[in-house]
Amino acid sequence: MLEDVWSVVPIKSMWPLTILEGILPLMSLKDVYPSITVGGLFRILILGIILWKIPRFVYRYSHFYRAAIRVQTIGPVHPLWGNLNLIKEVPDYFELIQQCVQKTRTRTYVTWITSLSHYFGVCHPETAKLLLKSSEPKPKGIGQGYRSFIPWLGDGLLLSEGAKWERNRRLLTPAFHFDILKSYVKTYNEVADILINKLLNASKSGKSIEIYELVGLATLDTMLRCSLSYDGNIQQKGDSHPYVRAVRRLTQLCLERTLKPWLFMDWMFILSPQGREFRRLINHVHAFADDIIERRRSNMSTSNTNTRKRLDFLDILLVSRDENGSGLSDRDIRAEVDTFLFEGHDTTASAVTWALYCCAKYPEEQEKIYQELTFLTDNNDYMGWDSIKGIDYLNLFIKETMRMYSPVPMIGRRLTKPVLVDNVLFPKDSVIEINISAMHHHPDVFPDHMEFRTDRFLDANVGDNDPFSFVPFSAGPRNCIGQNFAMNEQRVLIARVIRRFKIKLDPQHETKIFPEVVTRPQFGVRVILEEREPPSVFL
Ligand code: HEM
Repeated sequence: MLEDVWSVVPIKSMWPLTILEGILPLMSLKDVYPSITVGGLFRILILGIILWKIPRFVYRYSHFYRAAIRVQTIGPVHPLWGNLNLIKEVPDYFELIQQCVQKTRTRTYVTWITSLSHYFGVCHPETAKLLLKSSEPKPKGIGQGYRSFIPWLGDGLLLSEGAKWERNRRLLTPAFHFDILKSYVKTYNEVADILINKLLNASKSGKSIEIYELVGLATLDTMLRCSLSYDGNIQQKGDSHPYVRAVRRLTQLCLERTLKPWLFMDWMFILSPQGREFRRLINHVHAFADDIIERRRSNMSTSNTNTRKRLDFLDILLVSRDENGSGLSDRDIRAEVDTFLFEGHDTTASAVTWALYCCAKYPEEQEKIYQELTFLTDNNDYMGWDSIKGIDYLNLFIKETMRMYSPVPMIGRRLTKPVLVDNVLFPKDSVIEINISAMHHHPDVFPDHMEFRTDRFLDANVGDNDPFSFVPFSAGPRNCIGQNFAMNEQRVLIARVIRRFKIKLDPQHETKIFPEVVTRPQFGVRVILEEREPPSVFL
């Protein structure tokens, strides 16, 4: 099983194990040449590696260095630690970048990770679009952000590249066709029914409640129902459901690993307690998906009748064929399902949580949305397709929330060729952060960026804005394939909650938002929910 899980990790990264495998057979040489000790051989080997690696490193470093010194640093650079001594936790990093962008209005930046390594960053539509328009791959090398997800998400859309990505993106696009998305609206409402019941119970005491946890279960429930038609009472069971626990813990472990340099090497990670837990959870989530895929395939081959009324993502993945008539393998399908579950639940949960928080923080906005909802055609709480199309103000509100609190604050690319960015040639193999959050707060792009103003997104005001200035779902060929799905789900969940509750801030328990614009809502977003009287139009 170990081999199965890690087989997608590039073999180059396993070089310490490869060296060890090379040394072991040599040990028998001792019988032939008694004067060669194992220690001696090992020293020769290490020396060889150093002599081979150093010139290559110096050559590459000089290229990167020449570019890096021409770019704005995010803060004072320590001769040894670079900018690392300024960063204790992830929010510090985002805060430093925000401060730097606000102060210097820079469109690019560099972060020194010790004095020997660094990442470039782009934080303005003009510089970001150079990368967003390209199909440059995601950085998956040692210590780079996307690497920890490889054993879980395999070659799914998020991580794959080149011909494989192109083919699979083509095959998956029909799964997000308008007609398919329309059929999910009922599911969003069923999920909202359960969420609202839980919120009713949680709010009975009148005390504030932490909403991310409950919203996160709801969005995971949506993804499981829409991807696999799986309804395992997961909102009721929460973390006591092994699959829910596994997905949430895996997300956490992957993100944590990116901050722990001693776990960057795969073999170190595999041997660590976190790595062992990770492997166990991966085996669990893969077995869960494999089982459902296998049963669905065998059902399809034995009967033509589909008792379910609507297709889920799995149905579509199983029947999709490319121009040569070949479909996706079970392993490919599992990778895509896992990718949807990961990409589709945490992101939407962040977006919905922040939207509910903004309702509490800006009561006049909440009132406008509520008034709009009272004019909807549905005569009960249900949000049908026609209602979704008629909520113009809520749409503006969701956009402004995603600008203020970008659910995915940053994405990355690796350059396969040098690229000229603001007169600096970023060399091949550079790792570039595309800082969505900093772009959404750039003073030259969104003036008065900390003011919550829905009118920014009115057609009349969007006018000549660069289409790459507001990119919560990224943009270009690698944009989010699930954005319409996510927008519809957000509309239903937010509208249903606002129709039922008045949302208020808790004066006793201020939500700690530090730095305000980038903190993930996992750190605790609390609001007070008061049940509303049903308006006369609903009666
Ligand atoms: C508010 C919710 C969401 C936000 C803010 C969001 C944001 C993003 C962003 C920024 C990317 C680009 C990632 C990168 O370049 O590394 C992305 C990619 C992706 N998203 Fe989403 N996403 C959301 C919901 C969803 C949902 C619901 C699904 C699935 C149903 C989904 C599936 C994907 C996939 C498969 C990719 C990779 C696309 C590719 O590279 O071809 N996302 N998303």
